[in-house]
Amino acid sequence: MKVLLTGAGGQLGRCLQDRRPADWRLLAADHKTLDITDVQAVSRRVKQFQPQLIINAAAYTNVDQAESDRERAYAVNEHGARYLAQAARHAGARLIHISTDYVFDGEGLRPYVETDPVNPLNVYGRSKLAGEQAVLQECAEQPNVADHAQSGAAPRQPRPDAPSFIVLRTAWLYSEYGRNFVKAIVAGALQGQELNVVNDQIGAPTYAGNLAQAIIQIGRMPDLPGGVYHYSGSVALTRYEFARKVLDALGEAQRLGDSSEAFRFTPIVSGQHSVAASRPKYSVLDNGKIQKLGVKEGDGVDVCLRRMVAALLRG
Ligand SMILES: NC(=O)C1=CN([C@@H]2O[C@H](COP(=O)(O)OP(=O)(O)OC[C@H]3O[C@@H](n4cnc5c(N)ncnc54)[C@H](OP(=O)(O)O)[C@@H]3O)[C@@H](O)[C@H]2O)C=CC1
Ligand SMILES: Cc1cn([C@H]2C[C@H](O)[C@@H](COP(=O)(O)OP(=O)(O)O[C@H]3O[C@@H](C)C(=O)[C@@H](O)[C@H]3O)O2)c(=O)[nH]c1=O
Repeated sequence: MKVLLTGAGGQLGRCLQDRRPADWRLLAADHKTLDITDVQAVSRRVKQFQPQLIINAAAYTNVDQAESDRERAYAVNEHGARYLAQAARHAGARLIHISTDYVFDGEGLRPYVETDPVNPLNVYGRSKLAGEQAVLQECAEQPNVADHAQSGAAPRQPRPDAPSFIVLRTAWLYSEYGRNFVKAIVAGALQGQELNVVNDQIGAPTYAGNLAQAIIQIGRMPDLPGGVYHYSGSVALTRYEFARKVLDALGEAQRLGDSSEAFRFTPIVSGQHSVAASRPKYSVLDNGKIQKLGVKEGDGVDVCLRRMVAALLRG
């Protein structure tokens, strides 16, 4: 199968390349190779390569910076997503577009299902929601299928001739690659910093390698109906609880014993951590829809963290 991967230099992009199946002819395009905000470049590249599947892992992901860089965030997360969807439709390719738990406002009291109403709290979340709508619009029979992502209403029928477009929402990604929360905690701890970590944001940390495996599995399911799906880690934690697990893994790898004695880390509330963007207090995703279709969960958070921390320490 011919697969075009955008954002190949990011953490998900790198994890997908590491796990590339032998029967994929993969064109892994990083930001320099293919800028998804360049509509002509996107169209040209898709026409030339004629992929059967496009995976969009490219995004503007700096949540705080997006607050003051709105135009750029929308250029990548909304317009770039649309250009890829248009090119995919013209080429008859399937599209797996990655989105985020930050489309929700965090006021929910149970894990979010795909049809729950969205209401992002920050520019990043709003730009990602606009991207979801742009993608769904491209494979819709009616021009306003994007209502689905806005209102939680049932999606309209896809165009009869349209390939299926998947919007895959995930959350709190971590991996050996790129910039992420786990690497920030490990770096701070190794520098002997006192770590203050918010204890009032709950989410489901997702190892990007597990997500990559799930995407590969979805890539092998040509009959999977288009629409929104959730895939995340199965354990809900506060950021502080997550940091504790990271430090447990680090303490174990360094044979330091009890992490609460080996490292200085304190729970705080969001107001005490000065950042530009508001984050949802609760953004746990319900994975039931995709699990029922057989998509696997992957290794648990403790196993993934132990492996990842060991890899980070090896350099
Ligand atoms: N990280 C997380 O915690 C979460 C991420 N997601 C979503 O998952 C997906 C993958 O995220 P992740 O791998 O963590 O993100 P990264 O930031 O690690 O990777 C994104 C990649 O996109 C590239 N990129 C940015 N702008 C463009 C552009 N105009 N054209 C082409 N490439 C571009 C970046 O390149 P460069 O650095 O050179 O700009 C970077 O390599 C994204 O859709 C993200 O929104 C969802 C939930 C959680
Ligand atoms: C590193 C660190 C963060 N924090 C807080 C800041 C913030 O409120 C919260 C999250 O921090 P980060 O900035 O690392 O994570 P953030 O960039 O908000 O992560 C998000 O990224 C985007 C791309 C997504 O799509 C989301 O699913 C989510 O993973 O934790 C601490 O309290 N202490 C710390 O030492």
